[in-house]
Amino acid sequence: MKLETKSQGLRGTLKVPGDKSISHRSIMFGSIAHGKTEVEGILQGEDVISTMNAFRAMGVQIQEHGSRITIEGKGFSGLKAPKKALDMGNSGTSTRLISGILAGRPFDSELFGDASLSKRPMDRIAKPLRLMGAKIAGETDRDLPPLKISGNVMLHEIDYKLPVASAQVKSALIFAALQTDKKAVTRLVEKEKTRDHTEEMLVQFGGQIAISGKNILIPGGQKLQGQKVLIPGDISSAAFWLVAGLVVPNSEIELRNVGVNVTRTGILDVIEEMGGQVVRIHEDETNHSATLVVRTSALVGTEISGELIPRLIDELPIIALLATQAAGETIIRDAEELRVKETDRISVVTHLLQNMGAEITPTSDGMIIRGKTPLHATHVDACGDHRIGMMAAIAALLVQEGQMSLVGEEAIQTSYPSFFDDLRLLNSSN
Ligand SMILES: O=C(O)C1=C[C@@H](OP(=O)(O)O)[C@@H](O)[C@H](O)C1
Ligand SMILES: C=C(OP(=O)(O)O)C(=O)O
Repeated sequence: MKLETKSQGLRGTLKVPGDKSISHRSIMFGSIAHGKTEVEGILQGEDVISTMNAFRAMGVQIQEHGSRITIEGKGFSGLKAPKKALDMGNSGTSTRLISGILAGRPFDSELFGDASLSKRPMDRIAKPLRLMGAKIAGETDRDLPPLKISGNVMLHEIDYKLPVASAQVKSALIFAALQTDKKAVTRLVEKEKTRDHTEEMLVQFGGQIAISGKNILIPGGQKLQGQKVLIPGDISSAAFWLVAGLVVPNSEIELRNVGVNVTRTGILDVIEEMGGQVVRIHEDETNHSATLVVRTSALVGTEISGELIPRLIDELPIIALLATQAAGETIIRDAEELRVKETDRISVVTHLLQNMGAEITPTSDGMIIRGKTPLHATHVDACGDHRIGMMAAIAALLVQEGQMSLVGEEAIQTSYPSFFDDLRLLNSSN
């Protein structure tokens, strides 16, 4: 497809789609709890549909009315053996979290996905789940999908220090821990604090969990109760408009109902550090959401590393673009996890931006970006990665000459199906 270039400014108000991480978890908790769960604001993207279809295949009744869904949960024991292998599409989150649920069920199951998912390492969940007694087999020593999970095991507690900072691994182990014996207590220690939506939702569904810094204790044998869940907009989707609003001249964008859970707001800290203007208004403390207003700003480079990384991990491709427009150098470190996302995002982001004329160098665990570079038109392949496709479309807005084009834009359906409609809306109001 042809991408819009030479933007004269992005202006207007948007509500980005529901948070992907919270959407997955609302279906999972709704399915393993007892009674009805009503979810409002769910993301209608392909990744979430993969999760929904998996639970339907296990006999859970899920009714959809647009962005509202209802789930009839019958507890862990209400899940039935799926008749065929479960298709997880492109979704790492679905695969890893559902594995934690399936590991403790009495039936056999199999999970598979697309070409990108088939390269994502599952040993990070398979190893600790095996320590809990689970029987899981993947391909090669990295346990790549398809994953075969055998039923009829009794899971037991572990005391486990996570070797990677990963909310997906933590969440898979929490779901497994819930299925251990009543007297068992699983202890997890995070490498860095990661998004805490699973912990928050467990408490919302009447479960027990004790959290102290990076230490988490989960008692076994828990029974959860269905709830009403209100999902805020996804800050990882809002990130594309935050960056576009900062770097496209003459822009002012209002983003309503964006989730601002502190484990997810690393991008706001980085923008502030770089001198960008983003104002939070109408903060709703109970729902962890706010309206964000962004305006075109003069930016300076910064360093992004350490505990900040898990708080903005999915935003790094679009932050790399932001850095190309800032004065001075931006250094991203400790982000080696980017290499095992939908693509190797260090390699794909640096190639894409280098092809557009940016001064960006990959490192083993990040990127070094020298800013204030004009960007040229090029032909881009999203390589099956939604965040790469969306970053390319925002980069195109800065191109002043020539035609920018994108193939593989269908990947964007995984997290933001209305992305190009929203882009047209903001870009046409000048
Ligand atoms: O738990 C989640 O919902 C997610 C956790 C992160 O992955 P990791 O846990 O692998 O870092 C993130 O990249 C992914 O998009 C969603
Ligand atoms: C990494 C991502 O998702 P997942 O791991 O669920 O495929 C993402 O959405 O950027």
